[in-house]
Amino acid sequence: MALFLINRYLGDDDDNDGSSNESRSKALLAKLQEKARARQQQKSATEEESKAQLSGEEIISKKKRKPKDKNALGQGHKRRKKEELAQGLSDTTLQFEHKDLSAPTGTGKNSLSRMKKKRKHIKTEELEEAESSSSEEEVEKSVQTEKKSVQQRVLAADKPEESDSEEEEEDKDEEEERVEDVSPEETKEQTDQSTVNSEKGLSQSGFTILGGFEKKTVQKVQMVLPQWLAQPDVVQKDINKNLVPVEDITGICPRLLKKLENNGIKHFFPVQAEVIPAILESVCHGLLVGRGGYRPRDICVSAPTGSGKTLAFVIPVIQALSQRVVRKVRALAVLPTKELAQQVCKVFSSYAEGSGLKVVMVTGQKSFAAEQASLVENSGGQSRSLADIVVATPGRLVDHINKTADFSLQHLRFLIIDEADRMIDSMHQSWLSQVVKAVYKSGSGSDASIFRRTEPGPITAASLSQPQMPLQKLLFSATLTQNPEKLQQLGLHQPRLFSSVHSRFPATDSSTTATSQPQERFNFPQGLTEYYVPCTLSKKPLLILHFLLRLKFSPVLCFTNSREAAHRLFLLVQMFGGVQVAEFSSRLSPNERKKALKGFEQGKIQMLISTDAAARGIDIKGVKCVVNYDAPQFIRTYVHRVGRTARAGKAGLAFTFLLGIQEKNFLQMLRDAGSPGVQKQIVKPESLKGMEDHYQQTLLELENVIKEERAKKRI
Ligand SMILES: Nc1ncnc2c1ncn2[C@@H]1O[C@H](COP(=O)(O)OP(=O)(O)OP(=O)(O)O)[C@@H](O)[C@H]1O
Repeated sequence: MALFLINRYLGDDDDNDGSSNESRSKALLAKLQEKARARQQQKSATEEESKAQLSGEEIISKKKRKPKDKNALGQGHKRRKKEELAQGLSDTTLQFEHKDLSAPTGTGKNSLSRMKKKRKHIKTEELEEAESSSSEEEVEKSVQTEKKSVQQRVLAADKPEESDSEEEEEDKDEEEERVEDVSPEETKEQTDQSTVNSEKGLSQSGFTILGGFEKKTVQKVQMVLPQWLAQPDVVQKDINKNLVPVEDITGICPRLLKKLENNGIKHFFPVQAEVIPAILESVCHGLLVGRGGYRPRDICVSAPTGSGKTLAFVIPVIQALSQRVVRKVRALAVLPTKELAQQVCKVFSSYAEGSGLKVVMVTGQKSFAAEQASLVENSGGQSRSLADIVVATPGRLVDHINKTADFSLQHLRFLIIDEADRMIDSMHQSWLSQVVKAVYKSGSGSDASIFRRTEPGPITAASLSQPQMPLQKLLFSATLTQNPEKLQQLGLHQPRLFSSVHSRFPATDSSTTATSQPQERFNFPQGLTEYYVPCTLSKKPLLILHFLLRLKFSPVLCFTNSREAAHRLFLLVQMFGGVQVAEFSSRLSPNERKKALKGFEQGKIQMLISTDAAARGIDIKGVKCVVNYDAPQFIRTYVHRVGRTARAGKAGLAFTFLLGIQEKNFLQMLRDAGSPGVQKQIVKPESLKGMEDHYQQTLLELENVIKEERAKKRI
């Protein structure tokens, strides 16, 4: 095509004038050369202009190429022209290709072929120019070279992957060269710009780059505690150093003060000094509204075992209810076991004495009918409550809610959940939802309109128009969970936490991952000293006998992991002789258990062997030593078991018998939970030697007794 054009041009001239073809062609060539020079100048002027608009990369790219042009200037005129032309071509081609490369990867086949066509068109035009500005031969050579190069480039454009890598290589080389040319400030500017672009997902050509997600660093989600859990009201751990004189706490009536004095209480323990005023404050304007006229906040208390949590709710609840006129159930304490309910009921009854308030216990210790009779009275078709305060276990409570006619919780003001973490675990029984349902049940008769209670929702003018009795929840435990997800099940209202420990969340603990549960830490009584005793399975019974008979530890509360193990150990110690021993587990009837506890408390029994039935809350005065004959599996169990000693600011010892296989994990569990430190106590084998023969003899007898017991059971 190019050759044809030149021939045609020359042919035209042939027709016009045949005299001097050579001179004419020379003239024409000169003319063309002139034209080409003019175009070249025009081109460089345009380049200068476009330089200012081009991106930094393109400017530098051109800068790099300039020295090549300068070198070329030293050579012959025709050659220079060819190179200039070739340079012009290659510049255009490079620019074009650069644009192509920065195009989105997903442009598709159509756009690619369109690009190819366009590129061919541009190249052909430029080739025509080049051909017309040179002698036939030279032009032909140059044209062939350029055609080849154009073909190569067009082919390269057809193979995107290959071209990518080649271009990348080229770009890399160019990049390296460019860096030398560019000042540090420019480099920084370019880097910053490209960083910003890449962050925005933009290429330098302004296209959005899709994909590349794998390069993005995934941000770890840090667990954050709600403020009320993260910043609790601090309860001092050391009881003896933080006693508060009873008279320093205002709002307690003289009758209660007298009662406290009679019970030998002159000072409040730290938890009592914090929590009693907080509950009293919520009733300072009467039972209907809290401070400032708002619904009172729920209260959560996490304080060590034996720190006096029971009085922390008994005193303010009795104080708050002592002004009531009509007897209705206004306080309900829910506890996980009969023994605990009995213990709390005893404290309530003691401080309610002389106040006119009636405390009723429903735990299943009495018959259902007897409990019904103690809760409500029905005379002349009118029913009336016989209880102001009800102390209950969850199962029996739900039975009364469902089966005892006229047992009403519609006036309930305080819901006390003791051993709250354990009670949350028993939520599958849905006792709480049943209580809440009973509280907001619409009443009948005159009560219905005056004391109508609706479940709290958003505050509106209508909801504020009729004051209604608020329900305030009071939660207590030595191992209260600070896991918001668990606490959420209790539906707490703007809760306030009193605690002496904080949960560690994984964000601050390198040993755990962000997805794991928070590492909970617990309170240990100040006066407690913890030991572990390495032992073997066969030597365990001898060890406990050594503690009782040789070391003279007494009274000892000994824990096993099952009622069978408790019974077997009880039989063994009893048969070995030398100490008074009793067992405490669900094997026994409530009365038998009561008798065992009483005997232990009175000092008639030196060792009480128990399952975890006596691990929580039981307050037995004078327990000097707790022995974990079987190591507990869970840290909460350990905290409650060892908490049966070192109560009320007194000193106490806790020993845990550990098999070799248990040592590592157990000690780690204690460290994680914030135990102040557990010491190793080694009992030398020779210390046990003197008891071994008698022990072997007792073992044989024991097997016979157990066989007999099994036979009796079968009968
Ligand atoms: N202010 C006080 N002064 C003297 N003794 C007190 C005082 N308050 C409580 N006590 C006694 O401290 C002992 C432990 O109290 P309490 O049973 O209430 O502890 P707790 O914190 O509920 O323990 P746990 O978590 O094991 O249930 C009880 O014997 C109680 O009589």
